[in-house]
Amino acid sequence: MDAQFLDLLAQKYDSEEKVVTEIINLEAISHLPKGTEHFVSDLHGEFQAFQHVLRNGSGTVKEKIRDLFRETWTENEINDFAALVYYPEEKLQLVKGDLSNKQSLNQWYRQTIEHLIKLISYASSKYTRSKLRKALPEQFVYIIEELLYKNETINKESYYEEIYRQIISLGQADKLIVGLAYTTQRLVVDHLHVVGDIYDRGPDPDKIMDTLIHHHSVDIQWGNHDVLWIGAFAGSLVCLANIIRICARYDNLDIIEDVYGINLRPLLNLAEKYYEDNPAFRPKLQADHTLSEQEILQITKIHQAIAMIQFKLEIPIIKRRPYFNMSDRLLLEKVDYDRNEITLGGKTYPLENTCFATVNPQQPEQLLEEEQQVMEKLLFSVQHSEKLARHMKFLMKKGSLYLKYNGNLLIHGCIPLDEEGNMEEMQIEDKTYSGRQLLDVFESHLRYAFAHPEETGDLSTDMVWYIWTGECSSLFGKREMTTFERYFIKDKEAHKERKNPYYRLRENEEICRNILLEFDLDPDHGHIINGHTPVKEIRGEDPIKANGKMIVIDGGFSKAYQSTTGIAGYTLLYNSFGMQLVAHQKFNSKEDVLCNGTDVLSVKRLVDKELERKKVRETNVGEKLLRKISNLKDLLEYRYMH
Ligand SMILES: O=P(O)(O)OC[C@H]1O[C@](O)(COP(=O)(O)O)[C@@H](O)[C@@H]1O
Ligand SMILES: [Mn+2]
Repeated sequence: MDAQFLDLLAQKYDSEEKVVTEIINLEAISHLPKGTEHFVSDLHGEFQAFQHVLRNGSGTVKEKIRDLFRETWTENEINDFAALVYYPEEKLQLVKGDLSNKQSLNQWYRQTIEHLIKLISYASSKYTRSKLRKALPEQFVYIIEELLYKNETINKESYYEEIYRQIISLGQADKLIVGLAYTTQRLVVDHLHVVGDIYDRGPDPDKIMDTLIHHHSVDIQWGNHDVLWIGAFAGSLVCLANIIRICARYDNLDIIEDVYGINLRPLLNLAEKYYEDNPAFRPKLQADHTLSEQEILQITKIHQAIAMIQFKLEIPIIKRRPYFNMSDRLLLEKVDYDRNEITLGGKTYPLENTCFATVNPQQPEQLLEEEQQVMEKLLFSVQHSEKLARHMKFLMKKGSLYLKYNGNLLIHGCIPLDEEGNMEEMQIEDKTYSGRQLLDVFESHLRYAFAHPEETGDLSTDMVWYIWTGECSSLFGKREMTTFERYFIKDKEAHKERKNPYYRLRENEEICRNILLEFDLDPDHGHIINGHTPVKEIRGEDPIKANGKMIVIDGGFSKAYQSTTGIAGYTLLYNSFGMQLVAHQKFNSKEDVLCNGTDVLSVKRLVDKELERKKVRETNVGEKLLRKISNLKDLLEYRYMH
């Protein structure tokens, strides 16, 4: 070990006792059972449903309550207490409404605090005291620790009773209960993985981002929709056109205007000038959002204006990057403007609901001066939105294209494969890449583009768009995105998006083992954890594939997909005993949980069972601990043992 490094380490551990204490501490921690990992994906702006899954730890909170109180409580009492742990502020209000008499309220406080302390003590049994302390509400640490580590041998009954009495009479019960509830939520899940697609379709991706920013331990594997937002912020005009188009299509322009403060006025002016009503561009209305005819018309016009800008902007990129292999997608060039039809793959289709008022058939890629200006203003506004900057920086800091974690491979979309199951090759400039190397190249371009928002037409910025929609992208996983066809061609045949062979081949264990090997993971123990494609349980599709090597957890938080999946999302739990897949039923509302105790039923399926309880030392975190222990042992020898 390098003497200089050890000297530096000795500054922190400046006595033999300190070194020894730390070694003992770390060794002990490394023998504790591993913490619970929680995997979610495809949140698509559904903040309420996400909150619920997060707060109930995919059923873990209720499981712990059951373990403790099943003998003495009814199902109703269990549900009631669970609702308090999930939504303490709201539940407190309800309870206070029910218990108007002060004495019964105080009695309820007294019991509830005791129950919560019991629950915390149980939920933290696999953590060190120091870790638990960090999870406690700061202002009450001392009191809670007194109650937690109650010394049963000495008769301190009146001492503990006095603590309860004082908390209540000093008006601190509500605050303490809220704090304890959040501590419980935090303890049941040690680490959260978001396997992509926070943005688009649903109404509140920004609130999800804020929740993640405040989460104690999280990582993100970018989804194709997240990358689209990163691309817009990084200066890609075509990504920017896409995010606005999708927001218009799903009646979510509030996110752009009100949440991120981006001025849509110039775009609206342009839209009013060139576009009329058009059935193909009317927004899909959000359930609880009522719009006037006038507003619907405005959105319909904006939707057309931005879609046409998008189609134009795609052309020069496809032309300057021949290795993107997207010449099939030069759609505005393929349109026969006189006959109003298009020929694709040898077949001619009539076009309907067209809105080509700003297109010059001789030069369809050309933006009108006004369109150009609108895009410049939008980009300026996007890149100067303080809130968007905060959210995008967080996505970059905690995110990556894929992640190797505790032996598993986490990836939103796919590992591009050819028909035979080999890693699919892509040429970029004059080099060819595949497999892990290709993903690493994608990621380095994305990071470069983000670090250089002033460069807008460079390869890295174009590459971010490619990751959204290109045939070899590990996030898109399809051969083409038929947005144009879905707007303008009636024949559904033209709407088909062919999937990468990966989606067929991932049923095969050998293929999955090969992929794990490609990422230097142990195929006997690792799994691939995927989001992106809704599992159609309704049609008998199984989310657990390839003899358990492949787990697909997109069950559709997104309301738009619930009718095809038949459920409202999967999540995955990985604790020291193994992995469990949880299927969630449709989440109605927080109010429903609070008043009726209905909780999204969680059907668990065992994916894997550890033969022996897995310990911290066998995890990513454990690896770091063991390295630190080894350094400290070197220090001990070098400095203190003579
Ligand atoms: O119907 P919409 O919302 O326009 O979305 C359809 C598009 O979304 C995609 O499915 C990609 O989004 P997902 O990652 O959510 O699947 C494209 O393949 C498809 O063209
Ligand atoms: Mn996706």
